Amino acid sequence: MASSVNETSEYAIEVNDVTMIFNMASESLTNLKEYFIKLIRRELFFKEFRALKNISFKVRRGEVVGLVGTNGSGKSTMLKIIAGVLEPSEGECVVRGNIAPLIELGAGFDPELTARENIYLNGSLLGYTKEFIDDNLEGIIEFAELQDFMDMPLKNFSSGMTARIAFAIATITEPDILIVDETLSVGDVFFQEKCERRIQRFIESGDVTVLFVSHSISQVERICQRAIWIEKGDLRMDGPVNEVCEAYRNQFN
Ligand SMILES: Nc1ncnc2c1ncn2[C@@H]1O[C@H](COP(=O)(O)OP(=O)(O)OP(=O)(O)O)[C@@H](O)[C@H]1O
Repeated sequence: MASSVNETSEYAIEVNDVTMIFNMASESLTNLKEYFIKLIRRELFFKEFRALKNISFKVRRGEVVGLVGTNGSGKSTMLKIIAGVLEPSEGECVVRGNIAPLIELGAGFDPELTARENIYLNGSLLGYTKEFIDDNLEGIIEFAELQDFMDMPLKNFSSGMTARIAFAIATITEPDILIVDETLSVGDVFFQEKCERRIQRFIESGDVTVLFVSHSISQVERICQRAIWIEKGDLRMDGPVNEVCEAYRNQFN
């Protein structure tokens, strides 16, 4: 169960014994028709896949934590559970404060609407009022540096342009908890540096808790104080960023 509560506690996030089980079809089906026929004939079997296994950790308010792990190890699944996008199969996740989740590029956007309309749509999903977005629209557009593209449908945007809009909206105010997945990696190096500077500003304020996933270990070391290493669904290591990143690197040597 994922829950969001406002009571004061030194912890912004508590992950308690979380397990995530996905049901995967045991054979590959080529189309939806085949799927339904097998489903009706009761010939469809699923096997359980444990993407996360009994994970527990706590994150203090203002702490900056990096999640590392090889492809498919469960990092995004963990972030989605914390953001309340996925419900864990077992265990619970307690989150204190409002979350700005940057996890799935394009989630919360409608490709048929223009960029400007999407700013209002996505902003309302983040809990902003129309008046607030009116007042901050210029700031969002300016940060994204997409002044000339505001009336173009989002379906014509590149992934990097969409990432620019998504980051600009989510960080126009200081969130309590900022969750950043690999979404930023599609931005060009200049925009990535600009985002990193904004994240650094939040970190320096001391009030924002940041969870950060990146395959760039040097970026994790630069931004985070602590790192959590998840490997094939298991929590392998949790500690000071340099120690965890060194152990993570050493597994390949
Ligand atoms: N909706 C789903 N249904 C079935 N399996 C899923 C689903 N979502 C994720 N998985 C599986 O769970 C495992 C963990 O995926 P996840 O995306 O969390 O990994 P990750 O560590 O973020 O990987 P990467 O570094 O490649 O982004 C993978 O094996 C993936 O195939």
